Amino acid sequence: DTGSAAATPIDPRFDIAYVTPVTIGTPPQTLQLDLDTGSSDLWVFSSHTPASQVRGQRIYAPDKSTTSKLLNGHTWSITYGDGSGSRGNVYTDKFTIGGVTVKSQAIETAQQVSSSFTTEDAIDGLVGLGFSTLNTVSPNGQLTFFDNAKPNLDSPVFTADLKYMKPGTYDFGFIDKTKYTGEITYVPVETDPGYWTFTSSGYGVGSGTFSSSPITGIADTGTSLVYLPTAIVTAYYRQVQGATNSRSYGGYVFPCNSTLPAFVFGVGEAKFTIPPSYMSYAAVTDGSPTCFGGLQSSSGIGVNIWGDVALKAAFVVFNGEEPPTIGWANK
Ligand SMILES: N[C@H]1[C@H](O)[C@@H](Sc2ccccc2)[C@@H]2OC[C@H]1O2
Repeated sequence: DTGSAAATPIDPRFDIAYVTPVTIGTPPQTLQLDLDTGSSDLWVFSSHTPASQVRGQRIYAPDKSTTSKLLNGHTWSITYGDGSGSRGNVYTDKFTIGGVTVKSQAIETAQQVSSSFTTEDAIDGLVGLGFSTLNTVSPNGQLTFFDNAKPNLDSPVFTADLKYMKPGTYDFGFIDKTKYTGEITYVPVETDPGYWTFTSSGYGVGSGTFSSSPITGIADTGTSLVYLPTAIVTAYYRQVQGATNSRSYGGYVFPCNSTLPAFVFGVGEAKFTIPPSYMSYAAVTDGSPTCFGGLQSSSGIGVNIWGDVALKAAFVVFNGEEPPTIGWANK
């Protein structure tokens, strides 16, 4: 098998998240899900989600699918890094992304979602693409779509080609040579506790010198920004006129008309440049002259996160061979 599906920004103003069309059940029910390498539960808004918590999202109704089966006595409950969360029960059903089908995928139906999911009407749920060890279903943990699909994929990989303020693609089972330039640099992945954890070889601010220093972090398609150690973040914003670390806005902000340097990060011998446009993430509120930075400190999180602001500057291969590796290429 091989397949491709679009990754479309959910907001035309800034890349807060990307959604991908999927079909569930028989006849197929189409939902727009957020493919998330930073978690490992596949959960959806459903006919079990209280109406008060549903605001425009599409839902999966297992009772309308002839191939759905309740996974008796199984429940799930997840809390994300940003404090959002959801919980519910579990079915299995036919699940397809971009033409790649898993006949019996664990579909976690939400019986409760937190407010940030209710208010995000463009996201109908998540597809966890982290390692299955992170799956929260109890008493028996379930496999991710990628782990279920892997044996039937031409190659045990998926790739992310996310783009700045326009649709990109997720490919499954193959590496599309037309999507990148030069060579793909592969580095080892630490699979404990279950994220795509890798070590970057260093960073540089604008045209400044490159600092070769290991930066271990996770590649997370479900996180909008890049979160790195404070020393790196302060070195970056020192080069931005009027930048301050705002307690009220919860991070580094600066005048939207400030000149921003690019941010360079290394993977092995390769270098990736996040252009200034990606580093100015969004106005703090619509029309404000104050902008929020695409690079923020990881000091409050406990892990460094290479989120969409970094991922969209590259073509990224999530290689599920044993042992797993992650590949980065320019594009
Ligand atoms: N891996 C990420 C995950 O996909 C999102 S869940 C999410 C929450 C609200 C809106 C959209 C998505 C959350 O932020 C960072 C980390 O947890």
